[in-house]
Amino acid sequence: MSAAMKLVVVGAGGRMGQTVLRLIQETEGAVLHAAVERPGSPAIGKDAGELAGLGSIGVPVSDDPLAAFVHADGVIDFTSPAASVEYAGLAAQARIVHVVGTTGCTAEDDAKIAAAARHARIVKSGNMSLGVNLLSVLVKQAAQALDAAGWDIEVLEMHHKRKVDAPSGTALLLGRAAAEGRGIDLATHSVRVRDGHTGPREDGSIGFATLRGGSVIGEHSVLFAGEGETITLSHSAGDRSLFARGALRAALWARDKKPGLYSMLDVLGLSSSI
Ligand SMILES: NC(=O)C1=CN([C@@H]2O[C@H](COP(=O)(O)OP(=O)(O)OC[C@H]3O[C@@H](n4cnc5c(N)ncnc54)[C@H](OP(=O)(O)O)[C@@H]3O)[C@@H](O)[C@H]2O)C=CC1
Ligand SMILES: O=C(O)C1=N[C@H](C(=O)O)C[C@H](O)C1
Repeated sequence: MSAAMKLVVVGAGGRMGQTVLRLIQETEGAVLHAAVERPGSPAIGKDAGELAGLGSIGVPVSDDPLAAFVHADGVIDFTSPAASVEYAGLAAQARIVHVVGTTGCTAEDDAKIAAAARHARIVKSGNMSLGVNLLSVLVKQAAQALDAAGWDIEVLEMHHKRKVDAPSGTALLLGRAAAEGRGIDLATHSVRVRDGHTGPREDGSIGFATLRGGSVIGEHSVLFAGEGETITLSHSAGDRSLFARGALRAALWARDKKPGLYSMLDVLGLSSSI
């Protein structure tokens, strides 16, 4: 049996970072190696267990990712696009696994992360849950089956008021699945904002609507609106631990894989269904 996978949690003080810290303690085959926050964070020097409400576990939060990565097997990263790009480069140097849950990355960020995947095993997804990834398979199938002239696709999401990017990574993932089902490019067919005299809806476009408020963890619906009937495919997240569980599953899965850029569909064995 192989030794437990030594994991670094970056963004350890964040909502997801703390959730991952808690989940690692109950995950067989994984052990917390280090916890990292941005330089200047008030979390630096605090015990990671205390930060996550677990009591002391003897791992102080550090601002030195290089030192943290050097003897680690993997990194779990729910931070910011700039931080994730930096961590992908460091994971490549250290030849380790990098699980990226961060959303809001630009095409340029994604290209840098893809370049780092020449040496690191990177799993990146806008949503680490089994439910959303299965939903994306269903969305692709529905989009394939329903004619663009008769069925309009709209992606609706709601999140807590502290979320900083829109549309959510999940909404974009679901939009991409719909676009793949239709055999079109999402970038040239998406309508991300509507305001004022918009004119009628263009056939074949994929619309996005974003709601923010309160403590909502993550609500996503893909609506297929036809003449006189609407089909709605939805996912509701009740707890952040479902994302953390998916991220840990991804790290353990990637451990014996070749360097490359993988998705949660690969991890969950759903990539052939999409
Ligand atoms: N793929 C998925 O399944 C999910 C993805 N997400 C995504 O994960 C990201 C984080 O979400 P959430 O936890 O809610 O956000 P938070 O703001 O609560 O957490 C982010 C943490 O990262 C820290 N951070 C920022 N820069 C660095 C750095 N350079 N090094 C180390 N830590 C850093 C922040 O510190 P500070 O606050 O001090 O700046 C903060 O503690 C978002 O992009 C979100 O959309 C969230 C849930 C699920
Ligand atoms: O910021 C969040 O909270 C979440 N972000 C991800 C996203 O952008 O889709 C995943 C999840 O919905 C929670």
